Amino acid sequence: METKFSFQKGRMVPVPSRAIVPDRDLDQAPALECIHLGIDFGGLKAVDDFNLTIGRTEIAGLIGPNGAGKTTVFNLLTKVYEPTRGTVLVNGQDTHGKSVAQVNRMGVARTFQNIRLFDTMSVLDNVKVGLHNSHPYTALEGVVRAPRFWIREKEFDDRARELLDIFDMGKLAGERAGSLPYGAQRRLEIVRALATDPKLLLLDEPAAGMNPSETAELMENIVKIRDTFDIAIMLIEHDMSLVMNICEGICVLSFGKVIAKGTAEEIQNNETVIEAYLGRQKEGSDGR
Ligand SMILES: Nc1ncnc2c1ncn2[C@@H]1O[C@H](COP(=O)(O)OP(=O)(O)OP(=O)(O)O)[C@@H](O)[C@H]1O
Repeated sequence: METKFSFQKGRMVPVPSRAIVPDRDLDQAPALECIHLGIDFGGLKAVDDFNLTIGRTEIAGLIGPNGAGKTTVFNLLTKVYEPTRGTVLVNGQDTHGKSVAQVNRMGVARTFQNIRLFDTMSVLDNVKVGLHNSHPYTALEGVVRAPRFWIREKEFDDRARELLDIFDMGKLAGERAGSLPYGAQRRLEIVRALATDPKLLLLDEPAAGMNPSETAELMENIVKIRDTFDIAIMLIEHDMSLVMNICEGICVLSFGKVIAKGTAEEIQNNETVIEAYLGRQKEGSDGR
């Protein structure tokens, strides 16, 4: 089925580092800057000399064949892995030495290739986990359950319902997360990530397992998230209709190295990319 979704992308313009960002983001520090980032696993340079700049409200794509290093980049940005070399700046701030939780509080949130919800908890409580991450209680508040604790619990409840409503999921608040259909679980993961109040949202294969109409709805939701929260979004995706439709800047990885960066049009016409990735995609169904 053809997706009918389309939206107006920003004009991509160069910044002093020669990266390109949407022109509307020029007056703000980029959401993300990776400078000569790399990680080795034994003798394998899983990611090497990775340079990327993402504008404050850009929707960016990270694509490449299986094993190219895409998820490893997300693991580096979220401090699951400590880089072997290079620098990551989030909103202009160096993430060197920060923990997973600290980088989350600096504004980086993610979803995973394989859904990682708390299956036995309610939909509402899954979202509240995200809120608690970004607004932790002091040990004393948690233990004595002071009045402030209950006031904040009520605030978290209200905020979690507000966030669920954005995706029309308010009515599912009391359901067990594990009982939701697949597409709704994927949406819930995104809502939970949004609850941590990110400035940069990383989505790892958000359309995996979705049919074309679910993918079209997801595209609208990604654009809606960007517009509602005014944040940057970077996604890893094998579904090229999604990437080419909504990503403003696209970065292509192959064997851990960036082989091309540019707009959808530039990437689709790039000979190296066609040879390393897109050409193979045309032959197969989804490039795997
Ligand atoms: N913890 C690790 N230890 C050793 N090697 C690893 C580790 N994590 C990733 N790798 C290797 O790094 C390379 C890149 O893997 P990565 O999962 O980042 O690729 P990918 O582009 O996300 O692939 P896919 O599209 O299949 O998800 C692979 O060769 C992988 O085996």
